[in-house]
Amino acid sequence: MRTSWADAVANAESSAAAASASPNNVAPVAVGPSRGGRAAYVPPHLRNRPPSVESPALPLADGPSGARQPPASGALPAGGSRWGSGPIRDVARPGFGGGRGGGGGWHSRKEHEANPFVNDDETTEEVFDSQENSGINFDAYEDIPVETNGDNVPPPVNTFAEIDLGDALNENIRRCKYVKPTPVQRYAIPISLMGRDLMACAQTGSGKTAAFCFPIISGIMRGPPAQRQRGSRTAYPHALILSPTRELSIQIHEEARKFAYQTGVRVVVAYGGAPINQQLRDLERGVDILVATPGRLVDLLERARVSLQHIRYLALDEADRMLDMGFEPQIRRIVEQMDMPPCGQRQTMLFSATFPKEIQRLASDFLYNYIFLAVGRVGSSTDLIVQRVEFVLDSDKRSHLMDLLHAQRDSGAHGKQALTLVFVETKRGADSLEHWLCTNGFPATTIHGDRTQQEREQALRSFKSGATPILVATDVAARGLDIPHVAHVINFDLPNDIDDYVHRIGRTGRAGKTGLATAFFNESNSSLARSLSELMQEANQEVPQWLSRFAATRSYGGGGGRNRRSGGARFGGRDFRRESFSKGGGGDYYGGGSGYGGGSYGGASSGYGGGYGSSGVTSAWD
Ligand SMILES: Nc1ncnc2c1ncn2[C@@H]1O[C@H](COP(=O)(O)OP(=O)(O)OP(=O)(O)O)[C@@H](O)[C@H]1O
Repeated sequence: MRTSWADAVANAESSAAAASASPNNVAPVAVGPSRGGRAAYVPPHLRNRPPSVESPALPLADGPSGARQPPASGALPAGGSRWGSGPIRDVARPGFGGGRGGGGGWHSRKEHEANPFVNDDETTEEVFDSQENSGINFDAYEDIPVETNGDNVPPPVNTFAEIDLGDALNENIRRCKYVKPTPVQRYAIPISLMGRDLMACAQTGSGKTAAFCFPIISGIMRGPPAQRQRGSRTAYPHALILSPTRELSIQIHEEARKFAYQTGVRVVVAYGGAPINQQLRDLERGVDILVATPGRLVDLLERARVSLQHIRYLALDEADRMLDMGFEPQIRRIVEQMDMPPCGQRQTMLFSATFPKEIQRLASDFLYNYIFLAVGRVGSSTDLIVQRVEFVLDSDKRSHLMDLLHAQRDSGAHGKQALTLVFVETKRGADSLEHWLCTNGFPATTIHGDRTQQEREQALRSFKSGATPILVATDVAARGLDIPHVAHVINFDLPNDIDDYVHRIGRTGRAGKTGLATAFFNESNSSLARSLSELMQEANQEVPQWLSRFAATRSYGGGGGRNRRSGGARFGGRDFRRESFSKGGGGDYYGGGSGYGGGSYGGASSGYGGGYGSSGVTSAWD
């Protein structure tokens, strides 16, 4: 285990913070009467009202809207949640739950739930005041094209007030300074609240996390009684959110805890590389929403410390990555071979900024009569990111990087280095570049798979705080990470796959803000030339003539990368069902034919229950 001097500096600063900032460091909560020293489980529905009869998860039948509904459960609540049994209880105010029914919930007294909005040394209001989101540029999203496809798509909302999310959740939205929903939230939240399965494709940094967290939290708050196996050490979460990297799981957990603050809904995270015992203790205290990486979850399932029997909501963030070759077997095992209710008896939500069509097809195995949502014209989110590509030989990359960093430092406020994320292809390459930068006076740190989890988390903290303003990373940092103020993403080594490029540059230009992305290109990247140049054109970026020449001489996929099967990975990719069903495949956005051949999909074994027809299609592009 090696640490750079930059890490050593950061170490000193953050070792104290590390303890308090740990996602697992949740203040102990009173959870009702305990037996044998262990807190007794109080399910969410009992946390805020007197106990009622417990019942198992209900089998679901098709409803008229395409959403499954509990049989004979009566009318849908406002918002139409499949499992809803009435309006959401107001649990936001002080004193909720406490002492009622002798239980009171995971967070039965307000002061026992650590405030996820507040750092130890800040007051709540100070933190609210320093939040980033007031500066979001919603105008950047105004004319964004949106496509929805599927049966009975509910209309989008324009404000959070239009949705019955409940007072507690609304208060947290206010605390987050989310003034109005982003486009993906406008569409995805009503769809999910209606109980529909969803495949959503929306740009990097456009608020997908809240788009799946809000309906889950709200659904659990209004949900029916859950079963508890008395005396069991097994945790029975109601919702599972899977993500491909540990850091992303940590981040989603932090976000979800904010959204769920004082709702009585408890969120726990489990990821590899961190001591499992702490995670087991967290799980024993009770869990409604489990955020996890697949590997650690499988471990917990094998130890029978988690059961998926009660899962009502399954969300896959970065879903295309989760169903890519690397993860697919693990995901299938978790979703199809353990004890999770099958497709159709749970609600499944898949989110990503990219969704290649072959992955869409795989994903449809996990979905029931789903709605496809694409927010953003092909490449549109990158309008916010100025993309530059420079021809740089491998031997010149370091000096070129140095020039960029010098220029950036000279133009920065008070000569400060703006946060810069440098992507390289290999772990060794990351270490070596970090060392070289540090010895040349540029404080840098690294994040990659060979570092310990502690080192990875510390590197990220040090980068975020600005103590180490340059982070050299492999693709482990390419997806999902929401780091405010990343001014520049440099692709020192370009990836082989255009999707990875899209996610990497998406670490800047988030939440309506602008950003800069520079790529070093040379002969070894020629297989990417065509898809890169097309992506840049679509995003109204200036494409260098030399790159266009490269592109003209190359066809997709020349280098073994995925560039570009059927052209479906870019923003706002069309629902693959449209192309599969369309006569002659004439509807392809990308010029080429569908990768699947017309009509071959209809009899597949997926949960897609038919009902597809052109009547269900609405598109700003049509
Ligand atoms: N309605 C909103 N108003 C203001 N800010 C918001 C809103 N929704 C989300 N944000 C902020 O936007 C940022 C990006 O959100 P998020 O990380 O969920 O993006 P994402 O779409 O998941 O990105 P990626 O594709 O990179 O994973 C976050 O800082 C989040 O707090």
